[in-house]
This record gives sequence, structure tokens and C-alpha cells, in this order.
Amino acid sequence: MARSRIYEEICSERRDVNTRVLEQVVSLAVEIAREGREGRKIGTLFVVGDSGEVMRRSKPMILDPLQGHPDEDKYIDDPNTRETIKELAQLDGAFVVSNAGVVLSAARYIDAASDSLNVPLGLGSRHMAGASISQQTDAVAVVVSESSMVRMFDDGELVTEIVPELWMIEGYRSRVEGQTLTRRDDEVAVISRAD
Ligand SMILES: Nc1ncnc2c1ncn2[C@@H]1O[C@H](COP(=O)(O)OP(=O)(O)OP(=O)(O)O)[C@@H](O)[C@H]1O
Repeated sequence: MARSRIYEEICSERRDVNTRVLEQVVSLAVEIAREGREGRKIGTLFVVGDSGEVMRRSKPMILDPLQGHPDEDKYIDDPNTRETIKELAQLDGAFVVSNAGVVLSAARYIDAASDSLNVPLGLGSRHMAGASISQQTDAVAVVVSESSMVRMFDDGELVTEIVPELWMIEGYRSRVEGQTLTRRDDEVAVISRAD
């Protein structure tokens, strides 16, 4: 599937991370939101950029399935890597992706509680973890909700929501605060903060 031009636009607005890598993560997140796994909806979390800090502020929940594989086998744009990630997305926890595009670690618990977060009500602990780590580091968090929405957090705030199927936008109440801008193409709708 051709990558949406809208992804390019929303990702280039995130200054601290590699735009190209973020785009690849967003497109994979949307695929996971659409496809689920074996008929089930899947939720997961990607933390992109500032990976040294992110690794320091997280810990493994199980033995890391990606450990021991060389970096060249773990690039986010590699079709085998993408299939592997879709499989591993069924596990609890987060993926850590470096600015170079290497998926360094899977199934990590993000240990980054913050009390000064401004996360919209109704979002649970996965979203909180994404918001916190994006506040405490220069990383951007991409959350796939089991409800199929994909949400991007930067500097502790929800900056973008991606609606992976156009029919879902009817009646959807966005959680992005303040003035918003909605863009859509043939496949997705994207709601972003307007600033
Ligand atoms: N600190 C954390 N670090 C990594 N993963 C986490 C963390 N907290 C929760 N999760 C993951 O999020 C999953 C779902 O938690 P919860 O339902 O509270 O989140 P949520 O934000 O409501 O997400 P969803 O919209 O998908 O339901 C957990 O099973 C776990 O895999």
C-alpha cells in the first residue's frame, strides 16, 4: 500500500526525531490497528528516538525477543522486521525504535510516571506511558489503541490522532485539545493540533 502523504506531513512536524523513521512507524501502527492479529484487535506502543534515554527509563517485561539479533535484521523498513513486529505486538509492553530506524527492544515496561501530564480523560495506562516518556525524553510515542485509533504524543501531549478507517470518523469525538486540523485521503483521516 502506498504510504499516505499525510504521514509525511504529520511526521515532519516532530522536530526531535527522524521523520522518515517516524513515518514508517506510523504506517506500521496503522496496519496493526486495521489488521489486528488472528481476528483480534491489538493495542501496542512504539517509542521513537532518543533511544538511550528511553532504554534507561524502561525495563524488560519478559526476555527480549529482539535481543541478540544484529541491527541489520531489525530495520523498521524491512518487510521481515515488520511482520515480526506485528507478531510481537500481541505481547504486553512497548517497542523502542532508534532514530536510525532499528527496533532495539520489544515488550518493555515504560517506567516514566509523571504527575504533571495533560492527557485527555478516558485514555488508559498505555496512553499515559506514551505521554510520559514523550515528556521526559526527546522521543515521540505512537500508541495503537485496542479501539483501533493511533495516537501520537510529543512533549507529553496528544498531538495527532489517526483514524485508520474513514467510516470511523463519522461521529468520532476527537481527543486532541484546542484548535484542530483534519486531513484525509482515500484511506485515513488525521486530526492534529492546529498550532
Ligand atoms: N507503563 C507501561 N509500559 C508499557 N506498556 C504498558 C504500560 N502500561 C500499560 N501498558 C500496556 O497497555 C496495555 C493496556 O492497558 P490499558 O487498557 O490501561 O491502556 P489503554 O491506554 O486504555 O489502551 P487501549 O486503548 O489499547 O485499551 C497493558 O496490557 C500493557 O500491555
